[in-house]
Amino acid sequence: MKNFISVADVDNIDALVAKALAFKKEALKSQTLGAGKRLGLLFLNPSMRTRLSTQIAAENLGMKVIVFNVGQDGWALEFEDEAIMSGNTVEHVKDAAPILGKYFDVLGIRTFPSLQNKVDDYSELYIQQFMKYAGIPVLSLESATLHPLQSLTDIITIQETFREQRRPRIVLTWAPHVKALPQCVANSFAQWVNAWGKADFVITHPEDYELDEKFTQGATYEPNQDKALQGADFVYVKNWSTYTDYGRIYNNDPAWMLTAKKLEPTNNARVMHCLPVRRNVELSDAILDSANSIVTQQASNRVWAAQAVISELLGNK
Ligand SMILES: NCCC[C@H](NC(=O)CCC(=O)O)C(=O)O
Ligand SMILES: NC(=O)OP(=O)(O)O
Repeated sequence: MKNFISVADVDNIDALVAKALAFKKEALKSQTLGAGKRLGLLFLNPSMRTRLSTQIAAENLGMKVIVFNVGQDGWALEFEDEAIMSGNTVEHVKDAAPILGKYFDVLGIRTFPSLQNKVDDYSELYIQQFMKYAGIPVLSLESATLHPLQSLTDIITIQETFREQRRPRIVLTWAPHVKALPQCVANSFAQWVNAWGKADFVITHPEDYELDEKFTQGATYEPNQDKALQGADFVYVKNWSTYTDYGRIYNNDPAWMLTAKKLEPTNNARVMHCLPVRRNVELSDAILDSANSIVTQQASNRVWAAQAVISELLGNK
């Protein structure tokens, strides 16, 4: 694996899931693989799970890790080619990335979308520029449109939880929120579930919240949330802002919040969320505090997902 920025970087999802589950059984089984190697983790945006789980994963492989909150502590970076840098940006990624490429063996980057300009966000300019200029493997820690470490974790969690000899019904449901949020977790989940191909996959959201078809193709759209939830084995709850009329909040109907009542017609569904979650806005306390919620298991699997991916990146430098 050269870089890890989307499911397209993965040859075999099942093999990567198996690798992660093997690390879950024996965390230190490849503890010398990364000896003498350094991972740089660059954060342009906040994080708890991604930062800590990726750091733990790299340490389990014997790597040294430096976390750099570039959005907070670093010089303001410019990403546009041929920019006349007379404004607020201090250093071009063209100058910064090659230096990082000398300091590190693998470079992780977290960046969120602006939600102002769809073309710019969906071009993944930031992560693409790092890939172009760093000269070392780049690991997405969540980008403008995708969150592949999260999605790999989600598939791992579904696979280890579902023990029946049939295809699970997985429902991705939009939920209300107080802010306009990126589409990346939803895009990425859809992209991975479709590529995995082992589930009946349904997406439900209010009118105007259609996601980019590039990621959802293969899923069934059901506009009625109650109908979508019928017989669900897994319910993935996520808010996102509008994609078509980009980055807006239209309908924010609290009736879309997932409650215990809404779970009744499901197949005792396990409930998933990438976290952080706004309690009693996206999901009720009653669900999050019940046995149906697997959000902690999901977040804890972030370590094994990251460890499987970093081990692949180390193997193919
Ligand atoms: N890293 C995972 C989720 C990141 C982001 N959530 C947020 O920004 C939450 C912000 C808040 O709740 O104020 C999202 O949903 O795409
Ligand atoms: N789910 C997730 O990526 O969490 P953080 O934003 O805390 O990293």
